Amino acid sequence: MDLFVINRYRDPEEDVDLINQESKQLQKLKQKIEERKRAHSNIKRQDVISLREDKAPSIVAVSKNQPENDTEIEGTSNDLKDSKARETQPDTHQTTVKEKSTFEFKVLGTENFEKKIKVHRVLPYWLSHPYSISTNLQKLSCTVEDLDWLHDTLKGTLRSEVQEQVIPFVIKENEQPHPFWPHDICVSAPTGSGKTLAFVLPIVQILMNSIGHHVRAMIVLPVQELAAQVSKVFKKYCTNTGLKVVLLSASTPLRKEQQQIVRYTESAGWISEADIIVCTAGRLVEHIQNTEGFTLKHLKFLVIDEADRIMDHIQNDWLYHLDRHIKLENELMTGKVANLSWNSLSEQNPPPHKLLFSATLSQDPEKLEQWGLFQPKLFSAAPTNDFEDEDSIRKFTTPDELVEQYVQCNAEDKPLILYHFLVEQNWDKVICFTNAAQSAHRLTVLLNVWGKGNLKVAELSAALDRSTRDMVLKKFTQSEINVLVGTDALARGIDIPDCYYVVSYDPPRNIKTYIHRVGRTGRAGRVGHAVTILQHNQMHLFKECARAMCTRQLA
Ligand SMILES: Nc1ncnc2c1ncn2[C@@H]1O[C@H](COP(=O)(O)OP(=O)(O)OP(=O)(O)O)[C@@H](O)[C@H]1O
Repeated sequence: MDLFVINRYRDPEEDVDLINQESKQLQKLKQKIEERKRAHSNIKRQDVISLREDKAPSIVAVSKNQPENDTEIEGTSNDLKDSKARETQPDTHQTTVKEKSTFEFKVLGTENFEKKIKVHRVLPYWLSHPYSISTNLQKLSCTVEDLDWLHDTLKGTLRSEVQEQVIPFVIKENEQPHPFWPHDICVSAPTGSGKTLAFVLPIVQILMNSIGHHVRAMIVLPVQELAAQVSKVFKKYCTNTGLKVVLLSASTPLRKEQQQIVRYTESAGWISEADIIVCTAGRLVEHIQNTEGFTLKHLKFLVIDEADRIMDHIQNDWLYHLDRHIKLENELMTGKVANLSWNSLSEQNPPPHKLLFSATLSQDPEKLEQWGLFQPKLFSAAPTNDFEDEDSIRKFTTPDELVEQYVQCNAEDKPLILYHFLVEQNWDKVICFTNAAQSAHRLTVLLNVWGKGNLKVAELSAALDRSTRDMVLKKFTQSEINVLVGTDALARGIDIPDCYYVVSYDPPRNIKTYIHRVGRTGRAGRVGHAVTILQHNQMHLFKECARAMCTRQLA
C-alpha cells in the first residue's frame, strides 16, 4: 500500500490566498441566497395579487409565470429592483407576463385533451378461424374401422378427436408434390387428449415408406422426463417399421449419444444412425455444435411439444442455432443463398414441416411469430366464437370429464383438510402439488406420521435424482403408494396412468400451471377430480386466473 502514498508539499502563502478566496466566495454565495429569498417572497405576493384580480386565469398564464420568474431569480441585484418595481405596479407586470407567455408559446387545443382511440387488434385469419377440436374425450367418433388413411400397422383403439383431425391433415399436406411446402400447424388441445399420438402416427406412417441414413424427424421437448416418455411412444410404434428412434437428453453421456446417432463409413462418409430424434432443446444445441457428421439437412418434420414452455424457458438459444444450421446446410447444398423463385425452390430441400403442440399454446400472434411458421393452420379446442378479438387469445380448456372444485380455509387448516380427503373420504391415487420442494417434503413427512402406516405418501420433486423419481412413479402406478406430493416439476405432460385426484395444496401461480396440474387426471376420457385448497386472501387471484378458461364455472 505504501507504494501508492504520495506526499504533497505546498507553499504556506499559497494556502492563505486560498483561504481568502474561499471566504470571499462563501460571502458571495450567502448574499445570493439572501437575494433569492427576498425575490421569492416578492414573487409569491405578486402571484396572489394576480390571481385575485384575474378571477379566471388561463392555464397558460399561470403555468408560464413560473419559468419567467425563475429566470429572473437567477439574475443579479438589478432584478431585485425590478421586483420592487413590480410590487408597486402589479397590473403592468402581470399583463407583460401574460403577453410574453402567450406570445412565446403557442397553445394547441384547450385543457380538455382527448384520449387516443384504442386500436382494435385484428387476429390473422388462421388464428381467428381454427379447426375446432372437442374437449369431450369420451366421444368415440374415431374408430379403427373409419381410419382409411392410417396404415394397418399403426391402427389402435383410437378415439381421440385431436388425432382424428390432425393426423389426416399432416398426411395430406405431406402428399403434395415437390416443391410445394406443407402448411405448418399449431395444436392447442386439452391435457390427456392424445396429442402425442397425433404427431407420432403420421410421422411414422410417412417415414416408414422410405428408409435412408438421414435424420428426418426431430421432436423437441422441454425436459428429460417428457423426452423419455415421447421416445418410448415412438419406439413402440416404430417396432416393425425399420425406423430407428434415438433419445438425446442429458440423462446419457454426450459421447455415448454421439455413437448412437452418427457413423463414419469409407464409401459414404458420415451417415446418420437415427431416423427420428427425440431430444431436449439444450442437448440438441450441444450436438449441433459438437457432434461431427451430425446434420439436419434432410429434416422433414420438426415437432415442438409443450411449445409454450420451450419458448418461455429458451435453452441455449436452440431455435436460432437450429434455423442457422438448416439454412447453412441448404446453402451449402445448392451453393446459393435461399431466395423465392421456382428454380431455387426446386433445387432446395423444403424447410421442415413444423408442428407445435401444447394444452396451453399461446395464440398470441406476436409469440407465434418467433417460430417462423409457413402459412400455419390452428387446431384449437376453444370455442370458435371466442376468437373474435385479442381478449380471447389466451383462453385454454380442460377436458369435459374433469370435475374442478376449490375449498376455502385458513392456512393452519390446510393439512387437516387434505388429511380429511385422504382418510375420511378414502381418496386413493392422489397427486398433491405444492409450490416448493421443501413444502413437499414437510407435507410428506406430516401425512406419513398422521397416516400411521395406513397411508403411503411419497415425495416426488426435482430435488430427487432421476432413478428415484422413476421408482416412485412405478410404485404409484402399482398402487404401492397412495399419495404423491410434488412440485410443478411433474405438472407438465407426464402421463401417469390411473391418477384419480389432483389436489393443489398451494394455489397454482398462473393459469397455465393450473391447467397442467389438473391435467394429470381426467386423461383419455377417464373421469378425474381436481381440488384447489385456497386461503381466503387467495380467492380473488384464483378467480381472476380462472377467467382465462373457457370451461364451465368452478364448483
Ligand atoms: N386414441 C387413443 N385411444 C386411447 N387412449 C389414447 C389414445 N391416444 C392417447 N391415448 C392415451 O391417452 C393418454 C394421454 O395421451 P397424451 O400423453 O398424448 O396426452 P396429451 O394430450 O399429450 O396430454 P398433455 O397435454 O398432458 O401432455 C395416454 O396414456 C395415451 O396412451
